[in-house]
Amino acid sequence: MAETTQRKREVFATKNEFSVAMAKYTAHLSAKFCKEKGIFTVVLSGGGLIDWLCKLLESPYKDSVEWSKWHVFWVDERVCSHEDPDSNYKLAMDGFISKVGIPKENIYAIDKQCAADGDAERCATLYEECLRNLVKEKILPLSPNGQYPQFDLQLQGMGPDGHMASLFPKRPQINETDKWVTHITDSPKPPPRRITMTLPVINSSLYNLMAVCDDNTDQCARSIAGIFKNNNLDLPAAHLTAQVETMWYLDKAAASLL
Ligand SMILES: O=C1O[C@H](COP(=O)(O)O)[C@@H](O)[C@H](O)[C@H]1O
Repeated sequence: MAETTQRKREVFATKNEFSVAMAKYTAHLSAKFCKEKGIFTVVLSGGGLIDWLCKLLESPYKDSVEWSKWHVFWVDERVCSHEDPDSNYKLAMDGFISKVGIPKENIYAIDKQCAADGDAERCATLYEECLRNLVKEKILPLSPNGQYPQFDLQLQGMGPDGHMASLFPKRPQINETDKWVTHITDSPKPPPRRITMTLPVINSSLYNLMAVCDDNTDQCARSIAGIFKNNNLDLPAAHLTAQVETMWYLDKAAASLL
């Protein structure tokens, strides 16, 4: 898929400024889409992201965001029980979703039984079916090329190795274009069994916000430099684009080699 938007980036001096900016960005788009079409479709990842969304749980956002109009999805998920500490669903439910008024029926987790059974391939098939049904119900539109579902906003993080969602370096999933959701059973980062939206689906989103904080290991900073200075396409996150805006929020450490 061709690049559709230029990467933009902002660097934040403190964790507080970083989280405030994430909340502002998300709340602004929530208000825009709720006004324009009555719903807001948001895709979450796991990892540090949920913690960085903490300011949305505070004033003025907690009471002003139209949570009842949100529809929530996961860009990737670990294939394990919904109660497992590894579950991205559990992470988001405990740290964010349970604290705001998003209707239960608007929360699209991977199939509970199939996840508990550890069947990654079936979980991916069922999640794609779920998305296809939502297209039929007109909750999700298709991208202009008619091939992929189009979300309003994806909020993601990047792993130190440059992975995004569960698209890892040197793994074939990054090249998948037929499916909307695929699976991996040998993820280099545990747990090994996961599902992930495919790159063309990720890049069909109207807005993509990639949030990266480096936990003092320098590894994220090296990957960020690889992406912004060398456009190193061996790093899956270097392929990130969007239909309207591709925004990168970095903390000082993540931006330290730019
Ligand atoms: O394993 C995963 O890692 C990425 C990055 O996580 P972070 O802890 O480095 O922020 C995350 O975006 C993805 O959803 C998750 O499954």
